[in-house]
Amino acid sequence: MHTSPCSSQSLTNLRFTNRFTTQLPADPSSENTRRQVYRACYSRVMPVTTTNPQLVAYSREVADLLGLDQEDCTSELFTRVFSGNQLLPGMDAHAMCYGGHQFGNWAGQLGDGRAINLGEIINCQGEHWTLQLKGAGPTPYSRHADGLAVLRSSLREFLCSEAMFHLGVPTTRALSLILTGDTVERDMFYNGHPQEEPGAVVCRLSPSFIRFGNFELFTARGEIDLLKQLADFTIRTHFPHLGRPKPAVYSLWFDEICRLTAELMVHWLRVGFVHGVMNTDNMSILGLTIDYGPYGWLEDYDPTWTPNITDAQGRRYCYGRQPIIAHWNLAQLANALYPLVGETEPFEQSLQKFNRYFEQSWQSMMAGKLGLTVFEPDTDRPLVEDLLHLLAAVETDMTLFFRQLALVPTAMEKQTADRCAPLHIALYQPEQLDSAYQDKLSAWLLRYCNRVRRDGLPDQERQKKMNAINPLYVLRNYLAQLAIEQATDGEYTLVNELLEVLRSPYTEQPGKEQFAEKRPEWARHRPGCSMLSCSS
Ligand SMILES: Nc1ncnc2c1ncn2[C@@H]1O[C@H](COP(=O)(O)OP(=O)(O)OP(=O)(O)O)[C@@H](O)[C@H]1O
Repeated sequence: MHTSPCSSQSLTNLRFTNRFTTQLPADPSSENTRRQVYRACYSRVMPVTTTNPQLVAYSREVADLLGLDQEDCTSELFTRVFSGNQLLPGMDAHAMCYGGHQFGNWAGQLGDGRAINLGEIINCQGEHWTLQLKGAGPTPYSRHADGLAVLRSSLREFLCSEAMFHLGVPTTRALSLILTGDTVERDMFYNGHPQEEPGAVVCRLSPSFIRFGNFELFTARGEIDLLKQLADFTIRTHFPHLGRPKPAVYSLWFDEICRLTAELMVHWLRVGFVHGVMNTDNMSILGLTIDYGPYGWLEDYDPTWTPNITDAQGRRYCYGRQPIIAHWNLAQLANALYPLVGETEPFEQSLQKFNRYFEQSWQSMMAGKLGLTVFEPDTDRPLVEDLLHLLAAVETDMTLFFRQLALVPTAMEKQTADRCAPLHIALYQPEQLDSAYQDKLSAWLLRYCNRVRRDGLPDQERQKKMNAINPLYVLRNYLAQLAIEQATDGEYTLVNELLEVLRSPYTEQPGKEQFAEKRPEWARHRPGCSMLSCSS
């Protein structure tokens, strides 16, 4: 039975503060027609009514943030509210106005085309959380699309947000996954015909859903007064430690966004996450992972891999380029914030510092992954670079490799075979290894063991340290796909089992070994975001 730490709360007692809608300019029109909205940060909208909403799953940790217990979360009211069928007193439903650069090009006004913020609450710990429905119907920003979402993309978003949270990666959260009872038409490109699919809504939570694109749109339109209002609001509300907004503070703020974004990139590299669509409208101003669309997880280590099949040629958004793209996106944000500061130098400095923030954070992450107490750039940078070449040279499961590396005995008297043995399980085709590769791996392991001994951590302690940073369970692409296939048949066991396993991604869970296994052969040629799960 799941009880909540905020025992006095319940669904009807949620306290709404709604700072975004009470402090920023609204679109004066309440008409829900699709259009360009000028001189406003948001438009008030109503979610659509759905035929037969049914709860598929909810996250108890996110429910805790709201002070909701199991009884609340399994009530009819919960399902009605978080499918968009009923607003609670105090809610102020609205869609935010933002634009963005998509695949390197300015795309103009984009959203929120299918996200509706229900309102902002304050919980019993004094934390503010904005509640947002994704897929609850059209808004003025929906352009040509329907404002809806289907079960497969919603399930992927729900599971992955929570998996990322438990991995320690900054992220928006997901409270619930609810089937609407309606079908949604989607063009499935594998047979060229529109398909009817089950519709679903995810309720997401974040301290803020403001994106780089919110600022970009106002600057692009010359709405500098709005830009200033939104920037001042963001600093006052989410970066109060920086002080009262003024030019020097805007620069400090940008610098902090650079740092938060650099840290986020390091987390993604650490766990093998590939976002897949790092457009500036998908960059959170708080440095959170946002928009779990065509994301994927590295299976065999390949820095050029992208789960986004529309990007497969250019690989703009592949695993290894994520920090470069983040930097490019930050440069677009700098352009957008420039009118507030009036000089380019502070932005240029922060963009340069991004590289330093990234490098420092990457070094300490890599030291952690290897079980070293300090990163010594002169020796450890080549050590890591050589390792990454080795991992890419033959199909090697990144997640399993680092878990298994923790088991490598480092004592001097150990034989090469003893050192290599734990790693075989991480290789996709161990029988195809040639002797040149084996020699390189043995030589690398020897260097690694020497380095570990010099570092001084005994093997047991090193293993503990490594297992706290190298996950055992991640939402492997094929596992998400299996959960989708099951859920499409009305069976939710796997969704809930994955949710449970991914709560403790660093801890071995007896009986759950199958979730830690490398991708099975049948799933080899499926992209991370398979044809079934990609279009949303
Ligand atoms: N089915 C849809 N109906 C209306 N608008 C949509 C739809 N799908 C995407 N959009 C809008 O197009 C823009 C870009 O889409 P993208 O796929 O990056 O976002 P998303 O997954 O819908 O949303 P988010 O970024 O909020 O997670 C977003 O502003 C989004 O709201």
